[in-house]
Amino acid sequence: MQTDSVETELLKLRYTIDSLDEQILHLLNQRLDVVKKVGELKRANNSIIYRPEREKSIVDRLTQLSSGLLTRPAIEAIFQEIFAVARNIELPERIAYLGPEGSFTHQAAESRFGAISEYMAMGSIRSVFDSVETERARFGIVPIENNQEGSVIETIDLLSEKDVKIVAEILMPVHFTFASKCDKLTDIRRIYSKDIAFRQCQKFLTDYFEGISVEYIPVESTSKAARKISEEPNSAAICSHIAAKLYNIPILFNNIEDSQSNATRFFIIGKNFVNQRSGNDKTTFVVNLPDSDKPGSLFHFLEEFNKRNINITKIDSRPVRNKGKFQSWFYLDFDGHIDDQSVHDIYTLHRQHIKWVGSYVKLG
Ligand SMILES: C=C(O[C@@H]1C=C(C(=O)O)C=C[C@H]1O)C(=O)O
Repeated sequence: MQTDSVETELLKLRYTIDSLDEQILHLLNQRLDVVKKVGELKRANNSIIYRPEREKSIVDRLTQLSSGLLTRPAIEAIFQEIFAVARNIELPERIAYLGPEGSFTHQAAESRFGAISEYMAMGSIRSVFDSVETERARFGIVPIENNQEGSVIETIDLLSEKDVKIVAEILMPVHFTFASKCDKLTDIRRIYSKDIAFRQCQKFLTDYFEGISVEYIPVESTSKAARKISEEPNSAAICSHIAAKLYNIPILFNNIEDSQSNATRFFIIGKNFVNQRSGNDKTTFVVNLPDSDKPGSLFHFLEEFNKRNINITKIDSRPVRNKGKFQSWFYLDFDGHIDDQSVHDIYTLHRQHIKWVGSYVKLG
C-alpha cells in the first residue's frame, strides 16, 4: 500500500475505535447507574456490598458467551476492574495487604481490587489481620499456602485467633527473580527473602551458592527483601520481578523457582462477612477436639465428612499452646458451603468444638 492510503486506512480504523469506545463508555456509565441502585438497596437492607460469587458467575457467563478474541483471562482482567470501580461507587474500599509494595500479596490484591481501590501496605501478616479486625481496612489479603512448600502457618494460626472471616480465595502463579546490585555473584555475602521463598528456590541456591559463604536472611516479605538490599552493598534478594524493578535492582536471573507450576493461594479476609451459596464453594473450619490426645478422636470427627461424601482439600494440625501438653487443634478446608445440609449437620453436631471461618467460592 502507498503511504497515503495506509494513513487513510489507519484514520478510518481509528475512527471506528473512537466510536466503539464512546459506546463502551456510554454502556459503562449506564451499568454504573444500575450498580448505584443496587448499592442503595444493599445499604437500606444493611447487606454486604462485595459479592464474589456474583462476580464469578458474571465472568463464567461472559466467558461462555464470548465468540470473539476475548479469552477468560482477558474477560477476567477487564471485568475485575469494572467490578472494583462499581464496588467503590457503592462504598469506597480500603485494602490491607502484606507489603511493602511489590509483594506477591500486593499483586494478588490488585488482581481482585483493581487500580481504583485504596491500599494499605502492612509490615506483617498479623498487622493485616489487625487492620481488618479493627476495621481500619475493609478487606485484607494474606497468603495461606504454596503448592510446593505447603502452609503459611502464621496465617493458619491467625485465622484461629482473630475475629475475621474468609471472603474469597485467590490463586496466583508465582515466579521468582534473583536481584542484586553486585556485578559478580562472588561479591554477594547476604541473600534476603521470605522463609517460604528460600525453600521454593532450593535448586537454584544449591547450584550457585553451595560451598560459598553466604548468609540467608529471612524477612517478612519478598518485597521487603528487595527494598532492604536497595540500600545494602554485597547483598541479593529473591523477590518478584515487579519488586526488583520498583526498587531499581538489576535482575540477574528470572524464574529461579524449583517448579514451573509454583503457585500460591491467598485469602481475602473481612469482618462479619457472609457469602451466599454459589453451588461450588469451599468452607474452612478450625477444630478443637476435646480429646485430641486420645486414640480415634480425629478419626471419628473426619468420619462425619466421609459419611456425607464431603471432600477435604486441606488439613493441618497446630499445637494447643496454653496447656503445657502436646495437644493439637486442626485447620480444615473442604468442599461445600455452611448452608449445605450436610455441612450444617456436622457444624451442629460439633458446634462447641468448631470455629467456622468462612464459606467462599471455590476456584481452580
Ligand atoms: C452490583 C453489585 O455489587 C458488586 C458489584 C458487582 C458488579 O459490578 O456487577 C457484582 C457484585 C458485587 O461485588 C451486585 O451485587 O450485583
